Amino acid sequence: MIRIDNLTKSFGAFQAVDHISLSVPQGSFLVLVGPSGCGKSTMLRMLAGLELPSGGQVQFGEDTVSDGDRGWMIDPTRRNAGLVFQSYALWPHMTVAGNVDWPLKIAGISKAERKARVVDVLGMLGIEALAARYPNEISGGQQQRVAIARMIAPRPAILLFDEPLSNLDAKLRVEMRTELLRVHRATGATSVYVTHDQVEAMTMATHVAVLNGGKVEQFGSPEDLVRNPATAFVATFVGTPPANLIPVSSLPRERAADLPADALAMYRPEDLIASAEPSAASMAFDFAEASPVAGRTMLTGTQGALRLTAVVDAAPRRQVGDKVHFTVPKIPAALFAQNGERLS
Ligand SMILES: Nc1ncnc2c1ncn2[C@@H]1O[C@H](COP(=O)(O)OP(=O)(O)OP(=O)(O)O)[C@@H](O)[C@H]1O
Repeated sequence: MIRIDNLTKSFGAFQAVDHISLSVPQGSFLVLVGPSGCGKSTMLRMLAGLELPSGGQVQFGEDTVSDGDRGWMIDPTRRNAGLVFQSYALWPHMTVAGNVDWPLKIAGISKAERKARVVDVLGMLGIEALAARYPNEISGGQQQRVAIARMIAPRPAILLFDEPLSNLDAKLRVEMRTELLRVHRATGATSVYVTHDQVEAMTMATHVAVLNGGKVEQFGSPEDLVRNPATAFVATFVGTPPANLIPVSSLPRERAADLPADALAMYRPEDLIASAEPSAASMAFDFAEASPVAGRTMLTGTQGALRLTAVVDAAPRRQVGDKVHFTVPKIPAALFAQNGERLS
C-alpha cells in the first residue's frame, strides 16, 4: 500500500505540489500524469526520498517514510523502493551483468544468490544474451531493459518510474509498456509511474492521478476518467482522441436552447456527425486533417481557436481549404462551468 497525505512541496513561494492526498492498495499500478510542470516528478522524488516534503506524509505499507510536517525522511536506500529514470544511468565501466549485480552486492547478498538473481532478471527482460556486453555496446531500448533489470533485482516492494520510455521510438515504447506491466505483475510490487503521455497512463494504470498546477484534478481508474471526467481539464486531456468542449455560445441555436449560456458542453468524438454539406443544426469548420483509425476516420476541423475532432465511419472527402460541417448530438455528454467545474 502507498498512502500520501496532504503532501506539499514548495520552492520558495512556489507550490510545486499542493496538498495532495491519495492511496492505492498493494500491487497497484499508479500513474501520475499531467502536462509539463504540473509537479509529477517532484511527487515521485518525494516518494523516492530524494526530496524532503514541505508538508504532509508518505507511507509505504505500515511505515511512514517521509514526514514533511516533522521535517524528516528515511534515506532512499532504506525504503525498499527501486527507481528508473528517463536517462538510463548505467555504469559504463561495468558489463550488463555487473550493472545488475552491483545493487545486490551492496545489499550484502551471497555470491551464489546474486548469480541466480542476475540470470533470473536478465531472462525476465529477455536480455540474457547481452550479459557480457558494456552499456555502449547495446541499444537505447536494451539499456533501458538493463536499468529495469537492475531496479528489480533487489526485489523492492515499490517500483518508481519517471518517464522511463520517453527516449525510445514509438514502436519500442508500445512494446516496452507491455513488458513493464509484465515485470510489474511478476514482481507483485506496487508501481508508481510518471508520464505526460495520457495514452501510456490509460493503457497501463490501475489508478490514475491527473495532476495540473500541483493539484489532483481527478483520481480514479482509466475508465472513470474517460466516462466521467470531473473537470473540463480532464475531459480534454484523456481519451484517444480526447472529448470536445464547445462553449454553449458557439453552438447553433437548435442545440444551445436548453443549456446554460455560459457553460462548456462536452461531446465525444464518436458522437459527432461530419458532412460536406451544411444542415440546420450543423456548424461550419475549416477542415484541418483526417487520418484512418481502426477502420474509421478521425477528422479534425478548426474554427478560430476552437478545434473539433470526430471519429466517423464514412468521412466526407475534404482537403485543406474546404469546410467540414459537424453536427453534435442534442444532449451533451457533460456540462462544465467556465472555471472547469463539472455542472452535469
Ligand atoms: N529545485 C527546484 N527549484 C525551484 N522550482 C522547481 C524545482 N524543481 C521543480 N521546480 C518547479 O516545480 C514545478 C513542478 O516541477 P516538476 O519537475 O515536478 O514537473 P513535471 O510535472 O515533472 O514536469 P515535466 O514533465 O516537464 O518534467 C515546475 O514549475 C518546476 O519549475
